[in-house]
Amino acid sequence: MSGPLLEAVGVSIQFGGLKALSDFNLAIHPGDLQGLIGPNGAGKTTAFNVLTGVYRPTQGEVRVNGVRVNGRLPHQINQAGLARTFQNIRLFRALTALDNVKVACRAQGALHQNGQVGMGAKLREALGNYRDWWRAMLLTPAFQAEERELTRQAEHLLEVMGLAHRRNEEARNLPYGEQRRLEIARALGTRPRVLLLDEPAAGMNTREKADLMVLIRKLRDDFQLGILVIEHDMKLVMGICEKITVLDHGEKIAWGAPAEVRSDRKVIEAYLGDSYLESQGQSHGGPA
Ligand SMILES: Nc1ncnc2c1ncn2[C@@H]1O[C@H](COP(=O)(O)OP(=O)(O)OP(=O)(O)O)[C@@H](O)[C@H]1O
Repeated sequence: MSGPLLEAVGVSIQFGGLKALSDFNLAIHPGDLQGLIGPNGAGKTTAFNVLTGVYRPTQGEVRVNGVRVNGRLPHQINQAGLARTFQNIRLFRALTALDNVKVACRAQGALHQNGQVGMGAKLREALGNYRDWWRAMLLTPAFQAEERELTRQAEHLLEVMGLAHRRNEEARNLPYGEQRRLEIARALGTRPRVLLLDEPAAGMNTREKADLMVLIRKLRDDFQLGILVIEHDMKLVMGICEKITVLDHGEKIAWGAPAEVRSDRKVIEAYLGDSYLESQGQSHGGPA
């Protein structure tokens, strides 16, 4: 039985007087599809930022494949197997869809070759960059073969994400829903074992959301990923996630299967509200 791919143990982070995340615990195993929900300002994106090395936790430990990664830089944590998308899309807007994904495939290849941690890493990286620059300038057969392989990988990911027809279009010209899918393709280009999706359905229409639900499950199955999704669309998150963590004011107020979470009184009061229950044809069962 393998351990978690990603783990947060007693993680807290404070900004001045504000505790944005308190004693946060999480474990993502291969094949997990989990959700992270809560009202605005609950600490969801902060949790992603701590997990991916954007913020260093004030307390606690983040582990990737059992290895403590507190203090590592985002690209080092990415190399360890964690990739993410952002609430506000962060594509290379002037690059084509293909090049957006190729950049990620190339970065990961280079990171694997060069190594990033330990003695001499910087020197190896510099030498590697110098060698790659000359190979690119001289268009050596090795460089051309590598280019073909990167293109093949990126084309495959575009196809998986239903974007093959956008191959040569600049990212900024894609419709919003496709930009979101392109961000996922780019994240996959770094060959992660865990994928963190920050509001992947934001701005999508009903049809696109339904397609995205199918796609996220397929990614989990085909790439054997662990996936953690932040999402405000309850139909999506309750529809695909097997387990859901609910945050409020930086604290975990509930964790469990969708059915448990949506009937939890604390979750209804802090987040879902009576209107959600009414839309589900239920009424608030709590005390008056
Ligand atoms: N760098 C920072 N400096 C100061 N405060 C921050 C910082 N990042 C987040 N916060 C604060 O931490 C709290 C949690 O913010 P966070 O963005 O994680 O919430 P969220 O649950 O993702 O909300 P939303 O659903 O609106 O995206 C908020 O009060 C926010 O203002």
